[in-house]
Amino acid sequence: MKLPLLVTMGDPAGVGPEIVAAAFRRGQAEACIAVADPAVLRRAGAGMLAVIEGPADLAAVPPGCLPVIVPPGLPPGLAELPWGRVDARAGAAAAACIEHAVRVLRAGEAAAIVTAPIHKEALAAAGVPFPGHTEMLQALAADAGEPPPVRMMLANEELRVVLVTIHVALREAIELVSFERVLATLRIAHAAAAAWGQARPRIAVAGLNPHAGEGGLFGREEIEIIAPAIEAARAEGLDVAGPFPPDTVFMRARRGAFDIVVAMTHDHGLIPVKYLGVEQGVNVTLGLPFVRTSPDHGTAFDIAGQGVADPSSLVAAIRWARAAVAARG
Ligand SMILES: NC(=O)C1=CN([C@@H]2O[C@H](COP(=O)(O)OP(=O)(O)OC[C@H]3O[C@@H](n4cnc5c(N)ncnc54)[C@H](O)[C@@H]3O)[C@@H](O)[C@H]2O)C=CC1
Ligand SMILES: NCC(=O)COP(=O)(O)O
Repeated sequence: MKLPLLVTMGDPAGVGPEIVAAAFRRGQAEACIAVADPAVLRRAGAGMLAVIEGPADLAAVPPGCLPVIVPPGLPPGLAELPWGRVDARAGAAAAACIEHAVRVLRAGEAAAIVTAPIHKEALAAAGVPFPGHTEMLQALAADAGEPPPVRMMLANEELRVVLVTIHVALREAIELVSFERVLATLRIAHAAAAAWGQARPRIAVAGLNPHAGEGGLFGREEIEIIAPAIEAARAEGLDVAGPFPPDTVFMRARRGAFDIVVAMTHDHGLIPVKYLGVEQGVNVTLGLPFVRTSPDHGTAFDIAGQGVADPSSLVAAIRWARAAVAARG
C-alpha cells in the first residue's frame, strides 16, 4: 500500500491553513493527510473534512473529503485567533502538529512530512526551544542518540542551494563557519543528490566575504577554512569547486555550470532562490532519516485570511516529497 504524506497546518494565524485547504480543493494533494485543527482548516476555506485517528482509516474517507488527524494537546480557540499576529497559542499548535506528524511517520504509517509555514516568533513565544522546523525535526529524529547533522536546502527549477548555517545572528553565523561544518555540508549535499538521480553532483561553494575574500584582502575565511574543506571533500571523491564570489556563483549555477551551490549563511543562499519567485521554491531538510519538505515562503501575515495566498510552493513541496520517497525506494 502506498503510504500517505502528512501535511502539517503551520501557524493558524498565517497562510499555512489556507494553502493546505487550497491544495486539497484543487486536487493537488492526493494521498495526503492534514495534521491540523479542523476548525482552523474550516476557517481557512477547507471544504468537507473527515477527522481520522490515523492513516489506517484513510481508506474509509469519502471522496472529496480532506482527511485530518488532530494532534493531542491543541490549545482551544485557535480558529478565533486574529489573522496575522504572533500568538503563543498559535506557536504551540504549530509545534504540536509537527511533533505528532513525526510520531505517526516514525511509527511507519506515513511516507513523508510536508510542513506548512510556522512563525518563528510564535514558536518562541510558546516556549518551543527550536528556532524553526529544521532544528526541531533534527531533535525529533535523534531518538535516544545524537541528532543527525542536517542542512537546509532551497530548490527551484533553476537553483539548488544548501546552507552551512541558518537561524542565527549573522555575527554568530560567521563564527560558525568552520572546516568541519563546511565539509559536513558538502558531504550532506553530495549524498542528497541521489534523491534527484545525480550520483556525482557538481557542487560550487560560495565564499563568505565579498569577491570570496579577493585573495585575502577582504577576509581570510576562504583561505583558512573554506578552501581546505573543499580540498578535503575532493580528496573523498566529491566534485566540488570554489570558493567562488557569492555575488556571481548563482548566476553561473543558473546557467547550468553547477548542480548545487553551497552558501555560508541563510541570506547569501536564499535571496537568489526566493528572488526567482515565491511560487516555485521548495525547502528540503537534508540529512534526516525521513523526507521533509516545505514551501519556500513563510506565514505571510500581511495577506493571511484574505484567500489570496498562492498554494503553488506547497504543491511543489508535496511533489518533491513524493519524488524523494520514490527515490529512497
Ligand atoms: N517553512 C517555514 O516554516 C518558513 C517560515 N518562515 C517564517 O515566516 C514568518 C514570516 O516571514 P517573512 O519574512 O515575512 O516571509 P513570508 O514568506 O511570510 O512573506 C514575504 C512576502 O511574500 C508574500 N508571500 C509569502 N507567501 C505567499 C504565498 N503563498 N502567496 C502569495 N504571497 C506570498 C507575503 O505576502 C510577503 O509579502 C517568519 O517568522 C519566518 O521566519 C519563513 C520561511 C519559511
Ligand atoms: N527561510 C526558510 C526558513 O527559515 C524555514 O525554516 P524551517 O522552519 O524550515 O527550519
